[in-house]
Amino acid sequence: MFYPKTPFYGKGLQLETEILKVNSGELKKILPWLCKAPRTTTYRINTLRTSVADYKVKLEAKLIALYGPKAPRVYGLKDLPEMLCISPLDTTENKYDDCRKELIVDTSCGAAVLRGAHIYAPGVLAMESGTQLQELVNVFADLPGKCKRGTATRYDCDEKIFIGVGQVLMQRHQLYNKEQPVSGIAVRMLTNLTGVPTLGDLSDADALLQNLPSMVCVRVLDPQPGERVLDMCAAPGNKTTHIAELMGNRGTIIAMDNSASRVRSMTGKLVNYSCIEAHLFDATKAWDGSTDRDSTAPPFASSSFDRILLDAPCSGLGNRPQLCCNIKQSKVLQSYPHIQRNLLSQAVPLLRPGGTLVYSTCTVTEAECEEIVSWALRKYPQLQLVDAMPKLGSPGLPLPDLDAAQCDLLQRFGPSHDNRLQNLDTVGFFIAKLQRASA
Ligand SMILES: C[S@@+](CC[C@H](N)C(=O)[O-])C[C@H]1O[C@@H](n2cnc3c(N)ncnc32)[C@H](O)[C@@H]1O
Repeated sequence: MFYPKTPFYGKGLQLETEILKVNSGELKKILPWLCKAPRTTTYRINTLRTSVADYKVKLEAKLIALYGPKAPRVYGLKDLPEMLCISPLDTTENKYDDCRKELIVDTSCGAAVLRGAHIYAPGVLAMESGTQLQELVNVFADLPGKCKRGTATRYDCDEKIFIGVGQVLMQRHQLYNKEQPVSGIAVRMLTNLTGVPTLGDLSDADALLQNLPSMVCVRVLDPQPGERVLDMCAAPGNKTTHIAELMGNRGTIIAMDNSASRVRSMTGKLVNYSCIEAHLFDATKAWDGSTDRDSTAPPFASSSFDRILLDAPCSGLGNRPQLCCNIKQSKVLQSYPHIQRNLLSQAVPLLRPGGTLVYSTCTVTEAECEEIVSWALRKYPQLQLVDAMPKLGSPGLPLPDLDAAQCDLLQRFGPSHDNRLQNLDTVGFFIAKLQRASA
């Protein structure tokens, strides 16, 4: 059965060439890996509200209720004590059965299904006529994006991929009702191709479904109670709340983002975190150019922060599985380093001497990862790379002006990890930790 070997399949050769510029051997391996879903599920526990041990008991009970004696294992990792991992299920029984009807979903819904989600009504493109409630269906993702919403016949396409088996909870007349847009779960997934348990998203105030490198990133920042921290591109606030939890909700975190809708959705999540102040603000204007203004709202004066997280806007290519990449043009890919450099130029003066800056992206291109770091080191001699601990990713990729010792201080999450990850399968990500020289 068909499975993509590159997220640019068929039409993105120019983009591939763009990505494979310097370390082409390494990056070529990344493309098929990006198309596959990570098989480990990870939750971050809010240790301000509950203990990891208590949450583990609750999670295990849910898994046993679903899978009985075959329930997957829930376990922790020494370096990330607030994280719980759920191992994948055996996939040998997840067989395609030709006797079942087919259901087609779009690629973003398909990607979520491969990571353990159920299917929500808006994601269903095609359901064969006569499909009954409770009936089991073969679920496919439509890679070419050509299946018309509401299709009632079998979708004849060589590039649809089988992603799992689900049980129908909504019928055609409910799904494609023109008068009333539908929401809610349309198909409950029983199994998927990856073996990721089909729990849906259990996130609530006690725990958050979050990728492992995002947690590593905040641990690398190492925020301390009472400090003043800037999260420059904060929405939807998943790393911001982690920072607050590590600070024991003591100190000040300025969470900035320039998207009104994203700041609105972030604000709703912050009610129990008194140390976080959210601001709708363009972080490329975060520094006011002064040295002594005492400001409680952006823009801020030089040296205003002990630590800064720049979790930069990026091409997002590390978000696995990339069944079909949304970026279609080189100029879109090339636009990210420009904004990333702009944001870094604001972060450097805002950092106090001796302060820590973490730069991260959820992508894999050198241009947005190692090249940004090497640019920052050239432009700001007051910055130096320091070891990004805990170390669970691989070293960065070498560049002409980034030597092996410097690459070792970076963390890159990709397919060729050197067992630091202890076989945990996760998304693509990049982390650099920089320190400003003491005055
Ligand atoms: C990678 S996401 C941040 C994810 C967030 N740190 C988290 O873990 O939940 C990048 C964010 O940068 C924001 N952004 C893009 N340009 C920005 C700018 N000039 N100023 C502030 N935020 C910006 C986007 O709106 C987006 O929310």
